Amino acid sequence: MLNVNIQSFKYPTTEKVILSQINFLLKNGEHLAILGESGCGKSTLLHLIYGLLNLDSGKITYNKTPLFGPSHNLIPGHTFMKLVSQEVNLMPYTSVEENVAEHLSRLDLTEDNNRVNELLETVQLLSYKNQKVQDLSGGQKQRVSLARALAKQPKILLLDEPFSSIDTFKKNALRRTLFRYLKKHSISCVMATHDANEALAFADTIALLENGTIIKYGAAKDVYDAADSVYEKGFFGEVSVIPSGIFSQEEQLLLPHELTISEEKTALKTLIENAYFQGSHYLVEGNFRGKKVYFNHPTLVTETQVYLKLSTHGK
Ligand SMILES: Nc1ncnc2c1ncn2[C@@H]1O[C@H](COP(=O)(O)OP(=O)(O)OP(=O)(O)O)[C@@H](O)[C@H]1O
Repeated sequence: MLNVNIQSFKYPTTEKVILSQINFLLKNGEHLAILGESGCGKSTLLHLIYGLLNLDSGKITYNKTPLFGPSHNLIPGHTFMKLVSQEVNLMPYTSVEENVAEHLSRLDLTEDNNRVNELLETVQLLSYKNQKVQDLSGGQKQRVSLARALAKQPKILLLDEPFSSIDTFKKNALRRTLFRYLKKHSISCVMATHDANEALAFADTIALLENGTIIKYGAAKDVYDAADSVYEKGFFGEVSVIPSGIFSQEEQLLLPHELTISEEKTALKTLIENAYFQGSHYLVEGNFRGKKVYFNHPTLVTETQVYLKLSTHGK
């Protein structure tokens, strides 16, 4: 069990508090997504957990043993934990297989070969086994980094947006096989991301970060349901701010699937400004009293103005 308790953290070179009141427990095999906008402190948090930075105020423990930063450890980092970030650190002139096998025991070559195959299958690079790393694309190198990290059999995997250079098609398949592998081997995972779909689909728990502090924490679905500000809801789609007195006595923050065109007149008479094709539907941008309103529609909206109502299947 990883126990993170960060009261406050500043980089030594600045006075700005980067993280404050970050408290959570990570159970064995649990996957936590740290979801937040750029610059909110996600990487800093992973670097503190991994022991690359010193924590002055607070404590991080693993199975009750305190984890220290570089001022206590000659070589920063912890053996039971691996950090995979956007920066890849590979041996470019050797094969994909060599890069992964470097971290295996080398006692039983058949066993090692099976393990390399399993890991390369997990990151979907089996057909590139004999290729030199320098000839791979950026996304493929990221996947070799992941396989290398897994080869060391970590108890905890820290992922710092490691899917950033991987195209959507491969990313989805890769994330499914990777997170299945992590569950199968009871490897805990903390993943920093600004992609809410990634967090919702693959994390058990989400910590929503704003300006270095946790503003929502809980099971992925509970965090989604509890999002109640433009910042929080904005991770899950375009937000329409519907003034009080339209559908409710209070102001409402709605996502595009929560609004739909009404055959009858409603208080939400909206001018149509733009429509963005999304494949399965259009995201329509409208204007209500000078403010943007967004809703989903199955076909292109040809009217210049429509009435909107709450979608019955939206909630
Ligand atoms: N070495 C450093 N010294 C001083 N300030 C730093 C240092 N590294 C990061 N920061 C600052 O700490 C804040 C948090 O940065 P961090 O990289 O943790 O954010 P992030 O959420 O991971 O961002 P991104 O999603 O863009 O990677 C930023 O304001 C950044 O400028």
